[in-house]
Amino acid sequence: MLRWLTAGESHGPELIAVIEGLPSGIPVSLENIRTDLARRKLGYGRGARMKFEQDEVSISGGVVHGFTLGSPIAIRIGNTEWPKWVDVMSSEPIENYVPSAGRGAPLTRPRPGHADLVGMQKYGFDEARPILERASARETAARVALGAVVRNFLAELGITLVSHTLSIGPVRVPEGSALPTPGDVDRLDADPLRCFDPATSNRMVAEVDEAQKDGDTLGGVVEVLAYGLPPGLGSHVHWDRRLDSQLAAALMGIQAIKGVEVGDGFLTTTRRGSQAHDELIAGDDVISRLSDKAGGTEGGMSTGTVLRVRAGMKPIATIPHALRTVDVATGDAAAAHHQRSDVCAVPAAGVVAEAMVALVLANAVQEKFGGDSVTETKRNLDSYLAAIPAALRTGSVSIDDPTDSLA
Ligand SMILES: Cc1cc2nc3c(=O)[nH]c(=O)nc-3n(C[C@H](O)[C@H](O)[C@H](O)COP(=O)(O)O)c2cc1C
Ligand SMILES: C=C(O[C@@H]1CC(C(=O)O)=C[C@@H](OP(=O)(O)O)[C@H]1O)C(=O)O
Repeated sequence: MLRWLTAGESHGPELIAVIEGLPSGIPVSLENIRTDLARRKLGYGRGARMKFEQDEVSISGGVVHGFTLGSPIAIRIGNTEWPKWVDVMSSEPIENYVPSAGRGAPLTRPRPGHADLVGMQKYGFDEARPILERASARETAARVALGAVVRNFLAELGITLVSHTLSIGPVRVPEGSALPTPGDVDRLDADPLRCFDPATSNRMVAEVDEAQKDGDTLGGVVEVLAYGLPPGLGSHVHWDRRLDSQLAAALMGIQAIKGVEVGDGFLTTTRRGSQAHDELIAGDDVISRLSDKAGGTEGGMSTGTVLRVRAGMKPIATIPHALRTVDVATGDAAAAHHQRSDVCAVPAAGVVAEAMVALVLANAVQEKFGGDSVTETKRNLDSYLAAIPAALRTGSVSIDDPTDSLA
């Protein structure tokens, strides 16, 4: 089983990520991690902070000369803006600490749509700073760093991932559009909204511009695809062992994600049963599926076809055209606190979603195949696949029209 944790506040000195349970022999480099962290900062509509704040990555344990040892891996992501925040965020008791520039006014105007107010009630604070610092999606940098490591593990087993943006606000990729493959990552990352359809991407850019002009924000939907999975990750035998339930929990665990679909998701509910499922046909040597509406899972297990999951992100809650709130220091009506914010962070959420899906898949792989070295994991995977009786083997996916699912 993989265990992983992140720690650190948005304006703290650093984020820390630790993962335990990966085998030895996974190639890992700072370059891999930096590449994914840079991808998370891309995207049209992100705020100024993405430009001036730099991630300073180092590996504190678990990797030597470019390969994992099998021991816990610890990654540190230093924040270059820290010197400006020491007065506000120092861990020193206040009596030991003399601020040089002042600690700033308390944030007593909680922002609707954020953890601010309920966090103050629950954790016993009279201002929002101690809540918003950890609720902030800055923390997703730590998850993406872990994602970079587990993706290398999955790649060793032939499993690769890609994500793309399906919609921004009301602008949506048309039905029937082609799905990207992992070979399209560079093209996707070069697109302003990580959208695979250039015409739709142009309309998305215009939508973001409009929202920004109006002092407003946008959400959207991202899709993650995982290629090369073996059949049988996850299990039908218990709710929490279902691969789809683990994927849904992981994606819902990203800040601002409010809905998850597996395969055709809610669209499936509008179809008759005869049109809703992936029929099986006998091929030359193997069984093939005629479509991939289920999105790569049946009965809570990977089918061996392309895994396809979506996450819907609500619009950014810190809105320049500030929402109404109450100043909890006075009880008076007020405008919510706003300093700056992203107009749209959907492309970044796609990169975070890739990391979360990779973490779930790596955990499922380790549960099924185990192994203390990558070589052992590979051997176990190969012998499992070889042991599937000829009559039960499924071939490479034979999807009639994979995109008829893009509702
Ligand atoms: C990559 C990413 C970037 C985000 N950037 C912002 C932002 O700049 N401003 C903001 O108000 N919310 C931003 N959010 C969303 C908030 O963190 C989120 O809305 C907040 O935690 C409350 O959502 P929740 O109720 O789902 O936790 C971002 C989320 C993600 C995934
Ligand atoms: C720093 C990141 O995202 C931040 C997530 C975030 C939020 O409220 O979630 C709000 C913004 O920060 P600030 O309020 O300081 O401008 C984003 O920039 C990041 O993703 O690295």
